[in-house]
Amino acid sequence: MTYPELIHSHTIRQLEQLYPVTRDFLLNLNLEGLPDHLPLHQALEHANAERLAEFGYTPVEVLGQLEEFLESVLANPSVEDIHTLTILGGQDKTGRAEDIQLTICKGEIVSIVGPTGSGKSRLLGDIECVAQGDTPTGRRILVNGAAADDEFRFAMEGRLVAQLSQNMNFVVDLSVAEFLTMHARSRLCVDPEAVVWQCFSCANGLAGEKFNLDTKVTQLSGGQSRALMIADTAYMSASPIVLIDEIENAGIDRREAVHLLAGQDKMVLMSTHDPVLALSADKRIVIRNGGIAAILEGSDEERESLALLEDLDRQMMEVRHRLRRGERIKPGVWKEEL
Ligand SMILES: Nc1ncnc2c1ncn2[C@@H]1O[C@H](COP(=O)(O)OP(=O)(O)OP(=O)(O)O)[C@@H](O)[C@H]1O
Repeated sequence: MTYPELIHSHTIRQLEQLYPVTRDFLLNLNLEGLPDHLPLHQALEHANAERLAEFGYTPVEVLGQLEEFLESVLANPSVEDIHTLTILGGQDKTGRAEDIQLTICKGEIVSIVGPTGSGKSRLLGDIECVAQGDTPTGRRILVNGAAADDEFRFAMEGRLVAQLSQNMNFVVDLSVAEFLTMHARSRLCVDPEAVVWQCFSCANGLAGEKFNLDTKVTQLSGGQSRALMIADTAYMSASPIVLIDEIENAGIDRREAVHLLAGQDKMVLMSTHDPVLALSADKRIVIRNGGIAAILEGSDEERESLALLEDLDRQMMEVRHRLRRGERIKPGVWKEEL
């Protein structure tokens, strides 16, 4: 579909969802508040002619300007300009077509569930490489609503996506402070000292056992390493997309970790077997036999179940802490004290 066709066939609301920069464009022309359930050409009939005249444009010229604007912005997006990710269906392992289109916006959390070997990691892999029908699933990933050509994929390499996985080991022999400072400097943070402290405190809040700024990163436990990388990704990485492959056994407060990332305006996609994580997402992708079988939105009923499961989860955590401290467990006692 060309840009003129797209602008003609979508309402302003749909366009703003696909390309949030549309809103900036309309604001710049003093055209906020147009009826957004209409396509722009119809909405412009309701626009105040004086407002349009202020900029010396006719409605036809406004449409032309928007076409040019979208074309130029979408041709050269920097990571800061990336607002949406769209998954276009391919096929499952038997070749059956996936009839889906899912757009994910900044700040959204999407969980990916399905049996072992069903294709959850494959979907994360498709997003990581911005698949264009060239992976076993045949899926296509759009960035800001547009297909990514090789030039874009090359330009974005290593910047579009931050990956967090179960096995993260450090190989450099630096202290936590040195490691974070190096990252803060290389990412040109305005106040490196403050960001280092923010990451360090946040990571310590997420990890069970505390560590110090002068602890060597190679001495951190698996859970502490993941906590440090989650804080680092949240506060220092410019990547708008975070892909998480199963952090359930990470020994960290995983729900808080995921919400921390989404709160920093990231799009978070996580493959998980953990019911609490799966249910706490805004949307849930169900994978079966290599294909996306359903996309579910959270409901009030599910949120009620989530509250119960979180309560059970807290009880499990409390028992875990007590076992780690070498205590004996008596029936029900931990529950009352929570
Ligand atoms: N649509 C597809 N077409 C062809 N192969 C696929 C498709 N989806 C997944 N696969 C392949 O199936 C295998 C298992 O997929 P994957 O590792 O993603 O499963 P998973 O759900 O992450 O499993 P686990 O829960 O055990 O981590 C991989 O080799 C993957 O490339």
